[in-house]
Amino acid sequence: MSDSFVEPSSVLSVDWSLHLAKSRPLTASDALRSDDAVDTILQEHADTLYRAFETHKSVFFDSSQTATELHKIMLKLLDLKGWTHVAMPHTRLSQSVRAVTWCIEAHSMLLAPWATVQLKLFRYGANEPNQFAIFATDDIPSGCIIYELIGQLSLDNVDGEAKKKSTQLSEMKARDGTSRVLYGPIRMVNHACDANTVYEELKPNCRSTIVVRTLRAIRREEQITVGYGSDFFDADDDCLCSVCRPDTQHCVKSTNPPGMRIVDTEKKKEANKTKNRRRRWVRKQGKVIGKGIGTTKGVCGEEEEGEITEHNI
Ligand SMILES: C[S@@+](CC[C@H](N)C(=O)[O-])C[C@H]1O[C@@H](n2cnc3c(N)ncnc32)[C@H](O)[C@@H]1O
Repeated sequence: MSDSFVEPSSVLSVDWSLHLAKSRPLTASDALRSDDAVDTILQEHADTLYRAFETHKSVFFDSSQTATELHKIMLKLLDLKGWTHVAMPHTRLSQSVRAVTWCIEAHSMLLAPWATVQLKLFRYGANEPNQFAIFATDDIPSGCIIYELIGQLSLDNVDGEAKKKSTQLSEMKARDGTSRVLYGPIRMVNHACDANTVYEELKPNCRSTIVVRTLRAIRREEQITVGYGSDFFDADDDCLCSVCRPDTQHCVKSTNPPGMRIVDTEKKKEANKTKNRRRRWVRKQGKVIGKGIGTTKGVCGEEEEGEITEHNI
């Protein structure tokens, strides 16, 4: 574990995930639709994620007015210096647009260059299909929350039709035993029988918002995994994790996060500077607020809202 570790995710994402956590959960069909839209874009346009959104927006959005709103968001997200959360006037947006907007914001956090974790293309074996997986970009100590891996549970039960249309498993058992859709970057985390993280609700009053907490120290480049529970992988033959299939050679296909391959060296330098500035800032804050970093304490509390922004770093 590196001595200098600060939880980079807490810089940007305490504020950002707070905003996301407070957003009202969406319906299952809207959530599935938006997540599938994000998946399609991630798959097909890995190198230019945000420009791809721009190109494809008409497919997902019903009115030109909404498309214009989205355009503005995408422009903001494209500007590396503007990777703060985008406060959308949610009340003016339709449910489905709100769903996609939520996903864009959440994935932006995951794809930001300074994120603690990274989205990669992955295969369980040479003959297995490509899929997504999440990997650590830095050593992460035990007991840390990874805010980038945020997700929400839909408001309602999964509709059979909606579920059939969904490309990926993203169903979770709710407390009342019904199943609902889990959407957002957290659903890119694969299952393992020796999982290194666990699902965690941000706080009781943000019950539908889930992140993951590390169960042990995680090394840089290690895959982040979570235990899905016996509803999904009760038989060993379903599970391709390294415990169930120790001889299978996993392939990590891409070393750069889709959508954030910065080829422009000036931009890359600028991104690194921002990342370092954020780290220094967090370290400084760490001395002042101490244990606040890496705990859920106050995450949903009003007192912390809006304290961390791009502009006051
Ligand atoms: C919530 S998604 C996880 C992200 C997924 N890899 C993707 O590309 O979207 C769950 C799906 O990932 C795959 N998966 C996750 N963990 C797995 C495991 N241990 N063994 C086999 N497949 C797994 C299965 O296809 C499962 O339906």
